[in-house]
Amino acid sequence: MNRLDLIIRKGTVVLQDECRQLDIGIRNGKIAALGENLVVSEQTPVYDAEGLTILPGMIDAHVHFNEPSLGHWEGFVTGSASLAAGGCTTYIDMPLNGVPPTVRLSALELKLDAAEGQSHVDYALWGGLVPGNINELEGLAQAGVIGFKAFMSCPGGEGEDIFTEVDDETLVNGMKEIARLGLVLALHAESEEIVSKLAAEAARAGKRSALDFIATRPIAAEVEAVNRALGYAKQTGCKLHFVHISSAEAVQIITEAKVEGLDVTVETCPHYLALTDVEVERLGPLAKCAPPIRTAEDQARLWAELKAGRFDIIASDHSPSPKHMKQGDFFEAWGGISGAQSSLELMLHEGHLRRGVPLPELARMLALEPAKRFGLYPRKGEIAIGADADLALVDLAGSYTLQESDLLYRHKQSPYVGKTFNCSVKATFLRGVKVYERGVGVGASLEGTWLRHSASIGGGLDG
Ligand SMILES: NC(=O)NC(NC(N)=O)C(=O)[O-]
Ligand SMILES: [Zn+2]
Ligand SMILES: [Zn+2]
Repeated sequence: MNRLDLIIRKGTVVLQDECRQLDIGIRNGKIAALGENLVVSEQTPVYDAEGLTILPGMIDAHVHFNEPSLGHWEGFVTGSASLAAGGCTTYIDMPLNGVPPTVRLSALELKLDAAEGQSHVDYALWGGLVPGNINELEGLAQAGVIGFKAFMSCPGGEGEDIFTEVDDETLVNGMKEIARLGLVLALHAESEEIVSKLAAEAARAGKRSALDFIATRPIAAEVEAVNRALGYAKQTGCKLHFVHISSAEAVQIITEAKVEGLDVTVETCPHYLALTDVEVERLGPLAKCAPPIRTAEDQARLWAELKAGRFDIIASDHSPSPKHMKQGDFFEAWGGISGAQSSLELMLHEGHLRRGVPLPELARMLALEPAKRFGLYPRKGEIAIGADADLALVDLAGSYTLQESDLLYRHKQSPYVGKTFNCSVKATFLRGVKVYERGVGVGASLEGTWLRHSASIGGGLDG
């Protein structure tokens, strides 16, 4: 056998359909061998993973790292460090909350400059669709964004050059153009009409609590937006990806559209599966996000959809801010949850250990489907010969209670501080290099590279 650079020995490897105790042989950053008792020369370094479970590194398709300009909210170095510590090896950065937003080529260049040499793990980038930028989309696609994101409700944020929601005309025309480019449109689906009306009513009535906020963004607002977008997708042939879906109702509508043949995928986030409105009341603005976290019954129905295999992708929607913006009046506070470091552990704890979701099924939503949907497959997304050796080594008996000091975010806040996880990420490998080890921390080198989507038309990944 050819020389190997590293063998990861005797871990329980999560494959597409089963888990098996295997050795993983790595050469030049790729998985070169998978087998029982791989034979190696005495010089080959060995990492003993006996007792550990090895998943493909998570691909977090939804993070907001806020650079350029708002690196004091979160940045590539700190955000990617938290991901490495959470078993994530690739992320896709959203086009908003940095200034300027990634809605034109010059902004993409600033984003790329901010990211270069600053990431612990690999990354790809979203472009944005906003009113007035349809003629920018082709340039962004050719430059290598993996798709476009649009908001159907107001994204929030203050300042001149910020991301804004689409009107229906922009949405339809944008979909036509994105269909032509062969990319996916990711949608934040909440009806602005419904939520702004309810928010104005709440304000008039002096309603300011967490539960009041949740009531201004009902499931009906999500359902209306999803239905409308699906109608436009039918009309334009645009591929859609619904981000952070919070209700079983919306999942059911999207599932029907899939059955009808629409090219549509659906994502949810760990916070909708791990938290309820009761906890939002207790945690306050720390747990504020849109769409909001809902009732225990809504959450149970979301789990039922997940167990039925109806979600394609699980992503963090890590959207942090400085601490002072996550305090005080619930309606005024920043909407967005800081949770990226805990995504994989939350899904293992809440999904696998507590609810029996099989590990290959979790790996499908956390790595395989995002890789396939956004042009990263087969280089990324599964543990297979020829793929990048991107691996999350987890201890499914490694119970610990999350402390603020464990967090690697720029701002050490998370709604999960104090939560006991019955599992923990022990080590993370990016292209065969250990970028995180529990108890040691993240490595000093910043080896994450940009995964440039190669040409719009036809798809696929460069390099
Ligand atoms: N401006 C934001 O980052 N918004 C995000 N905020 C949430 N989800 O509360 C999002 O993705 O909608
Ligand atoms: Zn959103
Ligand atoms: Zn988001």
